[in-house]
Amino acid sequence: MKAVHFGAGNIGRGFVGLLLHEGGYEVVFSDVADALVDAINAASEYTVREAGPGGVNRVVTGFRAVNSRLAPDGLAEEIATADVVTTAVGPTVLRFVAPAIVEGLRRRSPDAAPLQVMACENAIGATDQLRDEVVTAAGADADALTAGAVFANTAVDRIVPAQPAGAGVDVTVEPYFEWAIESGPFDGALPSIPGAHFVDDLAPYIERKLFTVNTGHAATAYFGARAGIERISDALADPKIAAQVSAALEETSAVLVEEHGLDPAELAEYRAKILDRFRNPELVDTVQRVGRQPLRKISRNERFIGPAAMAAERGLSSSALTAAVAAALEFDDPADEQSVELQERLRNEDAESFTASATGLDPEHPLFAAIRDAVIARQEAIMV
Ligand SMILES: NC(=O)C1=CN([C@@H]2O[C@H](COP(=O)(O)OP(=O)(O)OC[C@H]3O[C@@H](n4cnc5c(N)ncnc54)[C@H](O)[C@@H]3O)[C@@H](O)[C@H]2O)C=CC1
Ligand SMILES: O=P(O)(O)OC[C@H]1O[C@](O)(CO)[C@@H](O)[C@@H]1O
Repeated sequence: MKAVHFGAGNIGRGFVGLLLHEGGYEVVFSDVADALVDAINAASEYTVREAGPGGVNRVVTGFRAVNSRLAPDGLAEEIATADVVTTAVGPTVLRFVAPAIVEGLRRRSPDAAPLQVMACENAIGATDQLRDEVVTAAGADADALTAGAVFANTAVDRIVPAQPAGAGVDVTVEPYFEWAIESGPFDGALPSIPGAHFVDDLAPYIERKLFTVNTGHAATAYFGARAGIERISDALADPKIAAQVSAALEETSAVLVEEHGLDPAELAEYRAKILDRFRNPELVDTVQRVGRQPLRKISRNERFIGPAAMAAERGLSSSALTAAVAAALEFDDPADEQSVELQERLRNEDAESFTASATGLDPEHPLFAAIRDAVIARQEAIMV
């Protein structure tokens, strides 16, 4: 069995590649970073080190890498003969990997089993998004080519921070992981991924994960950055930040209870476990990494505006989530393109149009005024 995985970065090597290897797949990583591709090809094994309670070292073998920029033909051949294609490149990069999948499908034997495609990104419906990109890239051949593939949405959860210099292709991760995959598209022929669980309806899983783990993590990053703190674990050690993050997560839990009928007591346990994961002293993680790409994170269906809008529509509290968005508006990291763009736009756009375009909220939406007021406050602070 063979899997082609796009994005040999932190989650690619430290989670998706590891589980595919443990499931018995030969793993072909595809990446555009020349040095990373070369380093993977120079290694015969790499170690995933689980840092924290119960963590063990896991060794991955039976992999290689293809440079998708320099060797598109070789990549298409790999996809043509693969069983599984996964991605962990970031939601905004999916459109760049779609043409390679199309080319692989074109070369696939008509007798081959359908290619099983799963995008492992922090976004609701990431695989649907990838499928749309494949359809666009396939043009007139879309129906014929997508008939040779199945597309399943997934929710992936494991904290894999930036790796220390000199680590090579080894990866340090937290011990915890969760991978939920919608089962319907596979029609019974499930991929072999030990530890993954297959579910009929992914919506409660991805929303519970994105609106708890990712809301809480990003809120910690933005409140921490505002306080001048560098590490996530240090940010949560600040009682004021811990209270702000908890308040935001209580709001998202209230939405999840209403939306999906989840049990409030189980959600409280889930929240506590997640905050413990963020506190893991053995995992060095920074507010810069976790806060990266703030414009994506304050967009309409993402971890803040998504649940806050649902809360406001139901008459539930959204003030703690709005406070987190206010902190996100202050995220100013010269090394992060979206952070630079965010600060630039806050300087140059009026509050009303910035709020509408950045958050996708309609001015009539019950959340709109609160977010616009946070934007105004940030703009006034910038101008002082
Ligand atoms: N790091 C984490 O803890 C988690 C990350 N995720 C999601 O996984 C995705 C990747 O995140 P990370 O691994 O942290 O980022 P990363 O930056 O470590 O890895 C991304 C990799 O994708 C590669 N890449 C970029 N464009 C490409 C292309 N066109 N073709 C092939 N490869 C390409 C990059 O060179 C890089 O090696 C994101 O969507 C993130 O939200 C999800 C859960 C946890
Ligand atoms: O690109 P994003 O959305 O910041 O994704 C990375 C985030 O996902 C998480 O792994 C949670 O699953 C966090 O560690 C990390 O902050």
